[in-house]
Parts: sequence; C-alpha cells; structure tokens
Amino acid sequence: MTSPLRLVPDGELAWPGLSVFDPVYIGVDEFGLPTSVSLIERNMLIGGEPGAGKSSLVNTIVAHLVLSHDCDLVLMDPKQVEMWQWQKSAKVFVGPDIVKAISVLRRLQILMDKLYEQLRRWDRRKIERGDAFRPIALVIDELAYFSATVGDKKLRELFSELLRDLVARGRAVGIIVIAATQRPSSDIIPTSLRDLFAWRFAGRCTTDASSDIVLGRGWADKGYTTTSVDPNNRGLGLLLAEDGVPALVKPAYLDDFECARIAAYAAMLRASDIPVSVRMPVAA
Ligand SMILES: Nc1ncnc2c1ncn2[C@@H]1O[C@H](COP(=O)(O)OP(=O)(O)OP(=O)(O)O)[C@@H](O)[C@H]1O
Repeated sequence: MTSPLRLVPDGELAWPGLSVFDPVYIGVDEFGLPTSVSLIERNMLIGGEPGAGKSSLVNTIVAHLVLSHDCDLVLMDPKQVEMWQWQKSAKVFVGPDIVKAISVLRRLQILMDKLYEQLRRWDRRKIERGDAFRPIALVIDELAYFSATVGDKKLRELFSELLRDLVARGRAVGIIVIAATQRPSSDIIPTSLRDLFAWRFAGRCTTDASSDIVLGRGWADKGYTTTSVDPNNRGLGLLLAEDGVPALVKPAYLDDFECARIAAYAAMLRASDIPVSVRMPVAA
C-alpha cells in the first residue's frame, strides 16, 4: 500500500518504532535540553488558565501514544475539537456526554479488575512490555466539564468517583490517565485526587494558589509558581516529573496540520495489519 503522506521513503506503511513504554517527548527545558516523561505506571495532571497551552500539550502526548503500536486510546473531549483528529485511532471517543463518559469509566473499571485477576493468575504485580494486553491511555481534555459542570450532582460525583478509582488503581495494569483542566481549583482537583497524579504540568495560572493546586501545596512559597509565566509565551509551564522539582518547560507544539498528518498516518497503521516488526528506518 502506498502512503499518501510520504512519511516513509519507500512509500510503504511502517510503524515508527514508538512504544507507550518509552519516554514521551514533552519539549525543552530552560537550558534547551530535551525533556521527556515516562507515562507507563504514571498519571499526568495538566492545569492552567484558558489559553495556557494545555490542549496543545495533550496533543503532543497523544501524538506519541497514537503512533505507539502497543497502546489503546480512550479520549474524552467535551469541546470535541481538541482531540477530534485522533478519534479514528481511538477505541472510544466521548464528547459532551456525561452519561457516556460514566459508562466508559465503568467499562474501564471492570476491565481493570479483570486485568488484576489475570496478573494474579500469572503471579505478577504489574504489566510489562510485550504482554498480551495493551496499556490504555485515558485522556480527558477538560476534566471540570464532567466533574463540576454538566449533569446533576449525583452524575458528577459518580464520574469523579470512578475516575479516582482508575487513577488510584489503574497504573499497574497499564491504565494511564492524562487529565487537563482550565479550572485548577480545589473543588475540581481536591488534594486527594491531585496527589494520585505522579506527574503534573502547570501552565500559566492567575494565582499562586491555582499553581499550587496543580503542582502541590508549598511549591509557590519555594518560588515555583506559574503566575510569573509571560502570557505571550504560550505553552510555557512548570513540569513536576522524574526530578521531583518543578522544571520550566516549553512543550513542543504540533499545529492542526501536523496533528492531522500524524492522525491520518496513525489511523492507517491501526486499520492495517502491518506487523510491528516493520518500522520506519531510523535517520542516520
Ligand atoms: N507549546 C506551545 N508553543 C507555541 N504555541 C503554543 C504552545 N501551546 C499553545 N500554543 C498556542 O496557544 C494557543 C492556545 O493553546 P491551547 O488551546 O493548547 O490552550 P488551552 O490551555 O488548552 O486553552 P483552553 O483552556 O481554552 O482550552 C494555541 O492555539 C497555540 O497557538
């Protein structure tokens, strides 16, 4: 089959050799050094004021995951335009529908329990590279829509309860939750939920308190706050990951055209039976 996207020199489809078990490229730090995070067995919280660059970071991460041969995607996007391009490659795409969102979380919870059962049978404590079951990335772009805006209180609480369970217990079986919100407030991200997210990225926030709600209490007092991020420097924020100390990071940015190209290629790969052993040649 010939690739209309010409991503592969010989015109053939090939997996790019990415894996969900590999670190995901985020961007560059203040010294210009590349910054990546390992998402397997981790969850990531992304917060910041509207326009801070959260969805762009989400797309940079999803671009890696969608090109990973060993990862399934569940996308929740109430605005429907932030991650729409990836929907052909997703197992499930949820728009502004809290009932569907809850039913998807329930299915993931059942799957999680089954996977734990399987691990017990294998005398194993966690999923490993090459296992028969594939990690699943649950990506939610605008958490607050489901947990604090739409539907009645009962539905919102049910959504939050199910999500909390997946964030708390999903890691070992390969369920990775990446959640973004433009409302970093304690009702949307209570400390007990925030602390379950090992990795946190705070884009520009309007108050130290909001920045702390994403990164963790006390960081603003130590000088790590995103209130000082220049509003014109879109995307820039503090990443709290492997180093344990927030680092200033400018995420890589994929524009709509680049996302569309990657999404189309990933959708073709996923729809085909191209074996993973067929990979793109690595540039010399
Ligand atoms: N890393 C980046 N590098 C360069 N430009 C960026 C970056 N991130 C975001 N931008 C610019 O900022 C704009 C807004 O970004 P984005 O939509 O990701 O913000 P957001 O925080 O998700 O906003 P909202 O909360 O309203 O959904 C983008 O359309 C893009 O032009």
